[in-house]
Amino acid sequence: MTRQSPDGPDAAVSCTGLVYAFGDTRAVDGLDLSVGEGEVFGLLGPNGAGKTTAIRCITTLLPVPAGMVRVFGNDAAHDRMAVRRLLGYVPQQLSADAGLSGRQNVSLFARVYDVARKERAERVAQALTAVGLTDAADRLASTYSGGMVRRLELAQALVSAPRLLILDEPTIGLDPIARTDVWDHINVVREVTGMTVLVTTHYMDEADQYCDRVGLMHRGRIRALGTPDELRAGLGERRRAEGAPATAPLPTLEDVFRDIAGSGLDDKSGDFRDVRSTRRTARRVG
Ligand SMILES: Nc1ncnc2c1ncn2[C@@H]1O[C@H](COP(=O)(O)OP(=O)(O)OP(=O)(O)O)[C@@H](O)[C@H]1O
Repeated sequence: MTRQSPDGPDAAVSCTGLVYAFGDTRAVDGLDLSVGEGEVFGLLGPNGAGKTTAIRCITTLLPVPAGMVRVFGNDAAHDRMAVRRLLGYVPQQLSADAGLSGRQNVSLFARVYDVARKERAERVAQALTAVGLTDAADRLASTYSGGMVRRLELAQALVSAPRLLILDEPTIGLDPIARTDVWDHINVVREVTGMTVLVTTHYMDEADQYCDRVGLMHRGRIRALGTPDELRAGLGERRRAEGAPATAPLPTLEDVFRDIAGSGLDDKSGDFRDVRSTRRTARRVG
């Protein structure tokens, strides 16, 4: 499909000078970000970089104390309901109820999103089919595997047919097959609907494979932006200019990440595939 210019007035997401502080901690510190319609945009960064806080401002779950956030032109500070109607959000925290079946969970979200009553059953069934959960739809979510829970949460977010899908670490703690499975389902829906996807992930290989562009966030701001190829090539050129041999292997996205975040990887909670994430996921699906 044709993608809009990310910087155009019709950008799916546009943040300008966004600042959000928790007391003295400026979690987001002058964030400029633009996501074009139809893009899959990956927001990467070490623990504590400000990704979740930025996303919560974009989803209107946090206010916008300074700067501007627009979603398809709607101001997140002043037109929260218009913004909410346009997006589906899969947060880091568990959003499915283990005591309900898959279908009941998605139905609940259909009601919350105000899907018309007469369309509800069909839309719920479509969302469950889109994530491959039709056969398991009437089982309790407590019997689902971690990957199935994530796909259920995806169905919950898709039931309102959002133009923008926001996913905060959608594959964290999943095994490689379940991770691929989640992405395959996202991509199928995307191809059919043309929806825009904004995703945070700590997995560089996923960013490389599935994101059209990535923004590397560190200490509240975007420090590098581009396609994964552009970012790798940029670091490679710089290293050659600094004397690296022409035969040196092309840097990986992880190299780019380390180049930007530097010691920031270590000063809060260790490496970006750190144990904290794994523990959090264990809690999510346990
Ligand atoms: N509710 C809160 N109260 C106080 N400080 C907070 C709160 N939420 C986040 N912070 C702080 O804001 C900063 C940014 O946190 P945020 O969760 O946005 O980062 P992140 O990039 O999403 O990290 P992670 O990859 O671990 O999810 C961190 O220093 C964090 O400790």
